[in-house]
Amino acid sequence: MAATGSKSVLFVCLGNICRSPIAEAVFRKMATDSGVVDKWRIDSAATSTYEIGNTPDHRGQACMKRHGVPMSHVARQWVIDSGATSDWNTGSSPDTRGLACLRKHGIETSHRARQVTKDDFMNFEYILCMDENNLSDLNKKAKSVKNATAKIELLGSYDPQNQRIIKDPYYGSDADFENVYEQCLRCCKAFLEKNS
Ligand SMILES: N#Cc1ccccc1-c1cc(NCCCN2CCCCC2)c2ccccc2n1
Repeated sequence: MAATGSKSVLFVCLGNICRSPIAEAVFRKMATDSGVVDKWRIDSAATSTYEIGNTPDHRGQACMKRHGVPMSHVARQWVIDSGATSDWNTGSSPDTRGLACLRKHGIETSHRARQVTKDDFMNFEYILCMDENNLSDLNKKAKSVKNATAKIELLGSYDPQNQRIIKDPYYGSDADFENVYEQCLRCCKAFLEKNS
């Protein structure tokens, strides 16, 4: 049984290697610095199978390191229908470029593919995603989960600067990752304040 007053949030994006691990890391640091991290279950996942088992994008890792935010996550994807869907990376070894980057920064990472069952829609109070595609994918899939109770929202809906969409930086630059970080900072702060 979870402790009283316990809360839970799952951050979601397309591949779970760029935006959602950054949001998860930023929120976890904020909750830790506020002394409430023990009240929270915090996680992130993907709507797609693109990167299952891979470590966060090296540009995101570099961004987190610049800002002193610890980050360790292995990409995983929620599977709505029971049983595993075929996926691109199960059991595969990490991308050599990512591993080289992690080694350069002295970051150790253990690595294996993780998939989530439909429980996410029942076990997380909040599922916060990044853009309209994530939102429509999540809402569509939630319909196939009998007793889905999670509140599915855009993380950007908490932004005091009203930037509702946190754009996919996958084909972008370090500046785009910085922008993702700044947006996550503003939104996670507002989300934590609302839930404190
Ligand atoms: N898709 C798209 C897309 C569209 C616009 C902007 C970014 C992306 C984009 C593309 C990615 N991987 C390359 C394509 C993957 N393959 C697509 C066809 C099926 C087999 C897999 C990403 C990977 C991780 C995180 C975010 C990503 N985002």
